[in-house]
Amino acid sequence: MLQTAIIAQRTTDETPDTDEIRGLTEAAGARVVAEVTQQRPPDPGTELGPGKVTEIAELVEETGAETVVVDAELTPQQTVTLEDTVGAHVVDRHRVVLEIFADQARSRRAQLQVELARLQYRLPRVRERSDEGALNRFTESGTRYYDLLDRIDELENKLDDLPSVAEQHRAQRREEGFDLVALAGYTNAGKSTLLRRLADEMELGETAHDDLDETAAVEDRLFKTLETATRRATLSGRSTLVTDTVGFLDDLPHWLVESFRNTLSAVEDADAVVVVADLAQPVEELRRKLETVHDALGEAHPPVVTALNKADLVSEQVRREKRDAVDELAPNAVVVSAGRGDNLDALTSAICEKLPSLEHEALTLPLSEDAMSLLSWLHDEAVDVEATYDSDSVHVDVAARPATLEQARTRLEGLAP
Ligand SMILES: Nc1nc2c(ncn2[C@@H]2O[C@H](COP(=O)(O)OP(=O)(O)OP(=O)(O)O)[C@@H](O)[C@H]2O)c(=O)[nH]1
Ligand SMILES: [Mg+2]
Repeated sequence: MLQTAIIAQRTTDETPDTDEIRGLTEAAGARVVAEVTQQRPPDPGTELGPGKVTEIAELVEETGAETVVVDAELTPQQTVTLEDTVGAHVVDRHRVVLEIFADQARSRRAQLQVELARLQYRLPRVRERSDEGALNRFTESGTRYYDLLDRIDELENKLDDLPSVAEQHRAQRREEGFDLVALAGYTNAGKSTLLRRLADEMELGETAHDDLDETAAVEDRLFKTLETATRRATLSGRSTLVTDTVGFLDDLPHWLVESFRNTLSAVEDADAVVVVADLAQPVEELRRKLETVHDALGEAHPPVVTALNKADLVSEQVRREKRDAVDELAPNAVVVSAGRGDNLDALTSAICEKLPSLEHEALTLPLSEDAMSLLSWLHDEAVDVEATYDSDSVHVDVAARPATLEQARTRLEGLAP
């Protein structure tokens, strides 16, 4: 962990804003004892200007801080130079994020992913310090650099071999007739809070499935959710599975995002994606974050519903203004408060509109025992079933997902005449 830290930030144009890097540093378990900011172009040697570096060295001396967190991506060389000058451990933004991930990873898969990400972070830094000649001489093993490469290889293979339990469950549940919904958005937007609101009560025994998470932990801390968590939810009568995903953050290194494949595949596999955004942030930020999330969804993404969350924090007028301001990006966004449970009905209907449309069919069943068991199966699986009985048959009007109807037809054909 990072213990006590001094935060340093340099910006070129805009006014420095340390809220986010402070939040990250604290989420990584450090106590922030001082912060310095400066507005100037980057210094190639140390990122921050020489005067600032001296100031930080004095602050380290004064406060006894163990770590200096620089809100930038530092080259390995810059890190070494800075550490020599300020007399403390120097970490950059990416390293802080890695610390948080390492701290939060619970499952075997997440732990392997974090370890892989850490090694990938270290690789260029180790290379920087290694003697070029040595690298050329020992192309097989025996140097730290090549040991690292080997270990990275090994981890990648392990991850490939480790089947994703969550992915398997998703495939199976889709066959069972569930619609899949994924929640996506920046960290701290309120995704886990929303999931808890939408989710059905857990049934006894359901926790036995290790991808069904009873808690979906909510905390005012960046990167609370590091793994996907799935819950059942009945949205306007439709049985769905809603998956909570890892939150976005600006300037996350690409390889780190890639390593959280569960999040990406949960979104790709979904029938609809709910993009959750924090309405209480400035409109420019709201717009930029929505753009980033949409970019990340890629071209062929499932239909999107935007939930503008934390409505309780702003006035009615601000809600309307912000909703209008993002209308082009996020048409028909639904303003909600997941915290208070406001306007969730409107959100659920909006989600249902995006789900694959239901098919209607009229079936005639004989009055046999097998047919009654098919009817009871339909009551469970279909969204709407209406049965009328006459003397020798049952007429059933069914509204269901196409896949469910397909199964019903097959079962009906198999019934003894
Ligand atoms: N005022 C207010 N706070 C909310 C609302 N919804 C969520 N929050 C708070 O926002 C913080 C973040 O909520 P989470 O649900 O953990 O956010 P998340 O999107 O899951 O965050 P990550 O897991 O880090 O990606 C918590 O402190 C919540 O209590 C809301 O509607 N109103
Ligand atoms: Mg969360």
